[in-house]
Amino acid sequence: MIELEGVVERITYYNEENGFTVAKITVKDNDDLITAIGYFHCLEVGEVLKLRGNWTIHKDYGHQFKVEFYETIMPATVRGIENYLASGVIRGIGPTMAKKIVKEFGEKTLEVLSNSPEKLLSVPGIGEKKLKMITESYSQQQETRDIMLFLQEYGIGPNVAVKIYKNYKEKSIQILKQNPYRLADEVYGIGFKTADYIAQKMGMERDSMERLCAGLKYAVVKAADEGHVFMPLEELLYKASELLSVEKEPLNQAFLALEEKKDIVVERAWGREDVYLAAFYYSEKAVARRLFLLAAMIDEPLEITDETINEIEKCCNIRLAKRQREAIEKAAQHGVLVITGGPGTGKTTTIQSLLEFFKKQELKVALAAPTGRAAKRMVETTGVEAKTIHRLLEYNAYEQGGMAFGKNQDDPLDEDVIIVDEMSMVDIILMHHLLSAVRPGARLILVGDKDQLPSVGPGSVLREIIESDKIPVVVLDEIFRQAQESMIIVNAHRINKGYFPYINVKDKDFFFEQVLLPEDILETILEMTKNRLPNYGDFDPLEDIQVITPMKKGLVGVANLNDKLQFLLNPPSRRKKEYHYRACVFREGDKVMQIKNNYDKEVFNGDLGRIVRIDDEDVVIVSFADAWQEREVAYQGQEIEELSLAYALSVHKSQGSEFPVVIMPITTSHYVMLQRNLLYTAVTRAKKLIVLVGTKQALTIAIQNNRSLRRYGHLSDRIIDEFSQAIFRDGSI
Ligand SMILES: Nc1ncnc2c1ncn2[C@@H]1O[C@H](COP(=O)(O)OP(=O)(O)OP(=O)(O)O)[C@@H](O)[C@H]1O
Repeated sequence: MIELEGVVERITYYNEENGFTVAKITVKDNDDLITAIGYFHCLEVGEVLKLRGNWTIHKDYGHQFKVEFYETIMPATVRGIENYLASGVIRGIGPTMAKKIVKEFGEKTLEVLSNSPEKLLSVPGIGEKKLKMITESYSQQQETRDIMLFLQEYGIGPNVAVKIYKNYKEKSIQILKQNPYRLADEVYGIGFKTADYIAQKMGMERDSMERLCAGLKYAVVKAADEGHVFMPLEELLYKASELLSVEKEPLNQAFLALEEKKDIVVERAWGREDVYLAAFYYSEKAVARRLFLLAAMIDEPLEITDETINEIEKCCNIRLAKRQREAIEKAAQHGVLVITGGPGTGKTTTIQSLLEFFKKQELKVALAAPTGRAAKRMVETTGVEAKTIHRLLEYNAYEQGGMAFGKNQDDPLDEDVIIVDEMSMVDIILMHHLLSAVRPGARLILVGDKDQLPSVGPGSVLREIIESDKIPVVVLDEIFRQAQESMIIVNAHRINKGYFPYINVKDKDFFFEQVLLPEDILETILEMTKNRLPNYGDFDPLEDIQVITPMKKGLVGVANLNDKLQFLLNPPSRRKKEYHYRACVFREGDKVMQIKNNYDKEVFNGDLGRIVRIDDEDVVIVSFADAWQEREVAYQGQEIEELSLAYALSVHKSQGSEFPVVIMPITTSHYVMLQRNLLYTAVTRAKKLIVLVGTKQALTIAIQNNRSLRRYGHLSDRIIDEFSQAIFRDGSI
């Protein structure tokens, strides 16, 4: 085996799932960068590595160094130190500051940081506050070195080491030796796979109880990530035995241990054994129970006459359709009501009429939606304040990613009526929190389109409530004349019913461009975004046009489209500052999306923004516009992981948002993604124009494929049970 030492200059490729990395590295005595490939845990630019491995020749890429073992070492050269500091590992230091510091102290930089950090005050831009931040962060880095060294013996990189250290401090090594699987449970950002990797390297037995328990739990968590509220026991054992490469027999024992610890709940009902993560089980039960209570414990039904309806119609300047009228009557009578319908069927208009009705009754109404963008649209269409559900419930964030809500059973919302829009995006946990905060006697009105993609989180809440047949539902199915003008709306309904859309009708808004090969589809999309559509309808490529794609990978997947669109619409320039993070480049002017909820910064999964500037200290400032204001949010160092480029979005990420123009590739090169509800969801995101680029064959397959994966959940059964038990108890409800 050959040993090399070098500095990471660039990360060309990084696979988040398995850590496979392609990196460019400068090595001693070699002017050219070498390409190193191998499995790394979160490599950073600037890290100095000792690599062991062998040279290979790739047919397209030529010489590559295949890394078998690696170790991170502290840099010794001026350039190495600068790169190391510039990588963002130390809070308060980014590339610009790194340059300034190294210019001042050269090779002695790390020594100064360790022994006489006050000297940093001589560097322009470092004051007392910043010095404190830097010294704290650097000494934390030093403290983590022991554990890092320990971990590196097992091939684990510094990024993971820092997370472990933050959690366990000086107990880190001890805990790792006892049971590395605790990491999966207790350290935010470390999953079973990493813990298993560490454990295996440390020589832990494959069939140790710790491993089996952690693996089983991981299989349940994975099922939840795929949208299931539970997993049938047999299926779970099968999956876990595959994952862990062990027989099912020893898993049974681990399973009982987990059940005893109350990490999971096994429900033996409906003639089967189903396994839940405890939180999902209790949430699902509570949702059914509270829906029943709200339905049963309504305050007095409100009186509604023809005159009331007339007045509403007058105020809203509209003649209500039969179903809309029915929605108002049912809202007056019942504690819980579902209003569902596709695009253009009058949901928003019904909400407006309901607002008018409740205003006349002098009842206090809260409007809410699961995402910031959906709430913003509610404000725009109703002219009334609307909040995200999180904000309505006064969330509080905890460090480890947990949360608590200020509004709950003990301190419920004081509104008399809660109207929630975009209900298809609400998962079982959020529904549980919402229902806990609605006081018995108040009214809950759930509005949404049951045919949209289900929530990202587990459960099919809206669909299952409707399927229970116990909660009153009004289905709006009339497409109003005004909406019929739009081919987008007409075709969305056709697609939903399994019919081929009307395409390329003159002067309409639904276009299909036949292009066969993925490389040509890509070219067409780029050309349309940059030139054709802006010329056609005066659309701004950044503000108005949104590329949405069903694929993550491949030529027309999210990653590649973002790469190409960024280069096309916001190319590199000396005037625009950049921030490099792993294989990503963020540039001033970029369109970005927040990809996880951040309660501290009050930005949420799905919020879209623009990078307005990157300051001298490499803080990336993003401007987000919500319903009320434009807000600037700062991202520093690794926080940037919460952002992704948003020139192209996956269909899932586009849920709940609307855009003037949508362009979507549709190709048979990714068969599995050709699904009716994906297409339907993407099409309904467009307001003025949609262009599908691909083949009619792919479009046909998508329309015909209605076998979207059924999510495991028992909400519907539980609601039915709640209602029938109530009848059983006292003869009536
Ligand atoms: N009773 C009605 N009579 C005539 N037009 C109506 C009526 N109700 C709604 N409309 C019109 O139909 C169109 C669609 O209505 P609305 O926006 O309320 O539907 P929606 O279901 O919320 O649609 P989307 O989901 O696409 O936002 C609007 O132009 C609205 O003015």
